[in-house]
Amino acid sequence: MTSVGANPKTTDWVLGPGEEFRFEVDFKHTIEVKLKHGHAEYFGAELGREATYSFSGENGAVFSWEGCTLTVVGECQSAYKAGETPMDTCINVHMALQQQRTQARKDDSDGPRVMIVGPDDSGKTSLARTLVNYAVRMGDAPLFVDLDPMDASVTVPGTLSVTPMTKAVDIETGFMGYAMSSSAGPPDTPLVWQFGHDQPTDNAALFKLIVDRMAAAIKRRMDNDPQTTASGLIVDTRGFTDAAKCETIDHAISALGITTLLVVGSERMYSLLSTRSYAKDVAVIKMARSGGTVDRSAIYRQQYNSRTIQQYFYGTPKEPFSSFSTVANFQEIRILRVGEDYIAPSSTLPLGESRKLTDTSVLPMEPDESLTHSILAVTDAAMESDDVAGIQALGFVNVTVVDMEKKRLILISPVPGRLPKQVLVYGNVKWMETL
Ligand SMILES: Nc1ncnc2c1ncn2[C@@H]1O[C@H](COP(=O)(O)OP(=O)(O)OP(=O)(O)O)[C@@H](O)[C@H]1O
Repeated sequence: MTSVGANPKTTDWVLGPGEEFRFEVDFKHTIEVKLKHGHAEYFGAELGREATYSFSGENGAVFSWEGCTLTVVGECQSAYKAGETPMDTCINVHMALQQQRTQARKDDSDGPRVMIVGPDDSGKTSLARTLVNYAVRMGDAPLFVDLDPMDASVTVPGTLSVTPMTKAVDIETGFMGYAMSSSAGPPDTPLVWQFGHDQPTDNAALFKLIVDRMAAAIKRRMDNDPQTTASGLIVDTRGFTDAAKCETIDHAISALGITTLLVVGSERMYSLLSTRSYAKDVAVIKMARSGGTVDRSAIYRQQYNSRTIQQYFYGTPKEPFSSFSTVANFQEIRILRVGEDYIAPSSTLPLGESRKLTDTSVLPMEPDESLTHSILAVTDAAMESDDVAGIQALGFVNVTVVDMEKKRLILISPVPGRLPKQVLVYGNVKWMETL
């Protein structure tokens, strides 16, 4: 992370009750925020008094229910105070969910299963984060289900995940920092699946298969854990507005047993979803989009995702670690790919021919230079097995070199030693280290 620089600008921001300090800081700058007086929170997580929080490449808001004074050191691209926020609706929704959790504990029944939908950049992830943090602050432990592969919060992009939330999301490093924190061992480590695409509709069959596997994993967890059962789920989704793209949402609502659907920032989507057949069993609630949410450019998203992958392999600024380089000979590994958009490498087919597959069919890939910079999922599938569609990922490696002469890959991995497992699943995410 960059530093605030020499002679940085220092500003005190005095927030009245119900106001928030909104900021945008690009990837070249860093700001430091300190709470001087009062109480404040960052997407539902309480700021500690006199602790310093650093932000770079971030758009965010520090909110205060009772008023506070913040000291901000460094240069923001945009910084202002706002009095109009959707936090009253947010706390009302949280209180209603909390009542359902209390009731679930009394009746030994299921707690609320909440899904958040809305257009791109409408504030879905921020709302999910706030609701998770409020639940955790009340002593609950919901599962955070991330169905947004393009903006995967917990691990590398292209994945879907389920994370047990037992403490607040880290203010500076978000869900990623939470999942990677050295204190987050089993049973709190996230379950992750390699999807390999940005949009659920890029391979709807695979997406649905993974959601079904997630639902089964959630059931197994809840069968053995009454606290999680009563706390329920908070599900974040990929942005959409097109009714045709509802199909994967409809399926997830049914597979995950969603009881509450929060529709953020779209009247049209709210009215569309309210008429769905499940609407009689699901509470569909309209939420206003916060005036603070920022429409992120493609370049910003690219930089953001690149940093996320960088953090997967090298840790966060708070908890940095080293990655390890390892060699995998072609004969020791199998690389498989799931899905119909696969075009087999030309070396394996007659000139000009490509192979079309069904969406969840699996095909081995012959390693060639096109694999360079790919992120591959490490799985525990047996070497001879092709059964990897919708398989869980144990972790990820990055292909730094494809050595066709020596017939080997050079990989980086956050875990030392040779690859523990040999079956790797390809996704369309690429990353090149720039340090
Ligand atoms: N109140 C706020 N003030 C300032 N920035 C905010 C506020 N709420 C959200 N943001 C920022 O706006 C951007 C979009 O918000 P968020 O990621 O929650 O939207 P989303 O709907 O989940 O996006 P996606 O399209 O990726 O699903 C993020 O950079 C987030 O940090």
